[in-house]
Order: sequence, then C-alpha cells, then structure tokens
Amino acid sequence: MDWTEKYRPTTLSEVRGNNKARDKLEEWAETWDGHRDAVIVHGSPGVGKTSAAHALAGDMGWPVMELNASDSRGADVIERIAGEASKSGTLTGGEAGRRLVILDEADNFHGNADYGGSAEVTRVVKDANQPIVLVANEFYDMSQSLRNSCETIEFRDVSKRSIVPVLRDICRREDVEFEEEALEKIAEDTSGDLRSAVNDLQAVAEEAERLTVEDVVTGQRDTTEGIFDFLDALIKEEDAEGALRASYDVDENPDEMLNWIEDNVPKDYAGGELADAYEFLANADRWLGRVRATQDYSYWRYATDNMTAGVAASRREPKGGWTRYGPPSYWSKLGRTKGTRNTRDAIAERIAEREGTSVATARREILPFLSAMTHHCKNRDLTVRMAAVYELDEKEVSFVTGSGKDTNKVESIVEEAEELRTEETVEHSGSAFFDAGDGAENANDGDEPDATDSSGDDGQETLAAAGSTDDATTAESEPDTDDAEPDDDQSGLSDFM
Ligand SMILES: Nc1ncnc2c1ncn2[C@@H]1O[C@H](COP(=O)(O)OP(=O)(O)OP(=O)(O)O)[C@@H](O)[C@H]1O
Repeated sequence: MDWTEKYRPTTLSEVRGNNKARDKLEEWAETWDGHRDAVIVHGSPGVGKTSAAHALAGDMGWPVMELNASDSRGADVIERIAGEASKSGTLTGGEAGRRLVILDEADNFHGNADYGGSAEVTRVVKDANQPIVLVANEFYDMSQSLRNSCETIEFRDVSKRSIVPVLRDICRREDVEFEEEALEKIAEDTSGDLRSAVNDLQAVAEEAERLTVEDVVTGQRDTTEGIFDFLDALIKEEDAEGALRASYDVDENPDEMLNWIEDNVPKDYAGGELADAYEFLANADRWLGRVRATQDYSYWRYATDNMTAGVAASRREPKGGWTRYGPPSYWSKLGRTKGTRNTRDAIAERIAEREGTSVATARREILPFLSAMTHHCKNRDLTVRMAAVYELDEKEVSFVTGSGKDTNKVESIVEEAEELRTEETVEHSGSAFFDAGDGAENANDGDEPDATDSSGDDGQETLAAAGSTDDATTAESEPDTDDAEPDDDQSGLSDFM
C-alpha cells in the first residue's frame, strides 16, 4: 500500500508543518455560520492542502463532497450540492445537513468548459449554502473575482524540521531501522514537498534492510541513470519499437519523461528530423492534456508511444558519440521549489504591470519567451535591457537566463541595467524592452538617449527574427562568452540571438 495514503492525516492535529494555516482553517470552519465565505487553500503540491481539508471535515463531523476541475459534472453539481438549503439530516456533529465541499484543482477550472467559465464558478461559490474549500497550487491562476470573494489561506512548503519527524514516525510504525541522517537527506532533497518525502522514503525502505544515507543517494542515482540510458536508446540507438521498450525501464511519469525528451532531443536532432520529433512531442502533450482533463490514465500509452516510437522514428541520420544530456531546464524548474516560484512570480508581476497583462499570462506566455531569448545571457545586450525594464536583480536575471547568479556576467549585467535605468533611457511605455536597442548603445557610449527612435515595429521584427533562429535550442556546449565587450557594434536585436 502507498504510504502517503496509509499515513494521510485523519485529523487536523496530524497535519504537520503548517500550524498557522491549520489553525486559520479550523477557525474559518468554526465561524462559518457567521461569515459564510468560501476559503481558498493554496500552496505547492504535496504540502497537505487536500489532506487538511479532509481532516477538517473529519474534525467537524461534516461529510465531504469532493469535486475537481477535470470533473465533467460541472458547476451545476456544485450548485446543487452547495446551493441546496440545509435539509434535515441526522448527522453527528456540525449542523444538520451541513457538508464540506472540496473543490480540488481550483486553479484549473478554465480548462473545463463544463463549469461554464470562471464567472459561473465565482457566482456559485459566492452564493453557496455550504462551506467550500477551494484547493489550488497557483493562487494567481484563479480569476481575481474568485480570489476576492474568498478567504485565503496559504500552505507553505513543509520545512525539513517538520518533515523528519513525519518520516521517523512512519519508520517506527513500519518497523524500518534507519540512520537519522538518511531521513534528513530525504527531507532535504524533497525541499518542502512532504508527499515526495514519504514516497522517497517508501521507495528506499523497500530496497534496504536498514536505511542509510548511502541508500538514499544510490536510490537517486539509479533513477537518473535510468533516464540517461533511455535517452541514449531513444535518440541514438533504437528503432521505434526498441525505444518504446526502453521506456518501460524508466522510473518517471510520462509528464516528466516528456520534459526530459523535449529538452535533450535538440542536442542530437536537427532540421527536418527535429521538426518531426517535435510534432510527435506535441501529440504526446495533447494526450497528456486529455489525461489531465478526463483522469483516464489509459491515454498515457498514446502519449508514451508518441514520445518514444515517434521520436525514434523521426531520426533520419545515424547518431553517435557522446552527448551531455541534462535534466529539463526551464520548464521543470518552474514551480519546483518555493524559492524559485517566488522569484518567478515576482518577475511575472513586474512584467504584468508593465505590459498590461495578467500575472498568469506574463508567467506562462512572456517569461518563457524572455528566457529563450536571453538564454545564458548570450545575447548580452538584450539581457541588459530586459533587466533594466523589469528591474531584475541578480537572482532574477539568473532565473530567467539560467546563468549562475554569482557570476561576473550576471553581476555586470545587473550593474549595467542599473546605469541604463538611471539614464532613463527605458522610461517609455509599451514595448520599451524591445525598442531600447539604441538607447542601450547610447548608454554605453555615454550619449544622450534618443527617444525618437522607439517605434513599435522594431519589436515585431525582433520577435520574428528571434523565432527563426534555432541557436537557443541547440545550445549543447556552452562556451561562456561573457567577456565579450558590451560595446560591440551590433545594430539589430536579431544579430544578438
Ligand atoms: N502537512 C502534512 N502533514 C502530514 N502529512 C502530509 C502533509 N502534507 C502531505 N502529507 C502527506 O502527503 C500526502 C499528500 O498530501 P496532500 O494530497 O494533502 O497534499 P496537497 O498539498 O493537497 O498536494 P496536491 O496539491 O498535489 O494535491 C498525504 O497523504 C500525506 O501522506
């Protein structure tokens, strides 16, 4: 049996590491009759949000009605459940007929037409006659009106200090002998995600007599080694069928596997075969979307077929040699830890404010684009302008570009961006980031900024040009050309890409 299920907290007092949030949730429930607001519980995956909601229901004696965004029953069901006036009931505890509605994946309702759009969800939530807990990973993916009409409780990543005792407790109950450091290592590696920590513990404990740090480390190595062998088989060695078979040995779910393939296949494929491979990856992604929407996991096999057999069959030239495959970069980094998520959101908020988009759009559609264009700060000038316009600090530049935060390169970029800002060369509205090219050079030359040449068209051209170059995706070896002088005599942004 899955330990995360077996040891799911049944009462709020067993929910660890988020005492404040837990108390707030309890208070919300106890005072619900007075305020009748719904509550949004948000935070990273695996920190106990859903468990807390269920535990709360248990403590209050409220039966649970659970729905999620991919549920096809839609808003009318919530309406029926939550809108129903309290009927007579012989339930113990709580009010008669009271029940707790748990809306999981509340940040994802826009993906399901059955709910009739977020306005409809907001209306139902507002008018509900029953307490509703909305559970979400991404607070800002919910509409503002929905956010404003609910109370909000944030669940933080669970600290290592709180994770270790949970693991220790499970070990004792499972009769597993352990080294304290092994538990600490697991807690450290799962950075705040208690579910992953419990999963990792189970995986290692099933293999070892006595849990040691060594076991934990080897366990991790085994899974990553598996994926590297698989990438070799897929990209270089096997035919369609062989690639599919090789994937059976990989201990990653299809979503993760897609990330790995997507990031590594351009290191060996090029031109038409790369385009074909991406076509298959796009197909795989669609199937994964269908799985998310329907919870029908039998579609996983179509996703896997596409990303393995499809990608292998796209190969037109034999591949050889050794390639430095690496873990998926930008996309996988997104949202993995609290720290990176905070950084990401801080940047997205500034982009949103400046460009007049929502934070979610900035994060999903603008940030990845900026990231591709300024990959490893190769286009230094563009990176400086980006840092200037969005007022990025070292950590943020490092997040967007993927370059180390303490490198001279990043430090000097931030310095230069500051100079640029003081000279107010980027103080124009609109697409200043894309237009400020001459401004940047002027800044280096110590000239006055030339405000007259910011025409919106440049931005367009630049973006088109950026799209047509494939350097950003084929960057296999990364010679750091950071000592290139900033006053290189480049004229158009496309030259930098
Ligand atoms: N704070 C916690 N205290 C005790 N156990 C926890 C806690 N957080 C997570 N767990 C363990 O992880 C499992 C999954 O937690 P849960 O599903 O509640 O997380 P979640 O935050 O709702 O994640 P998701 O957003 O992915 O649904 C639980 O069954 C439990 O075993």
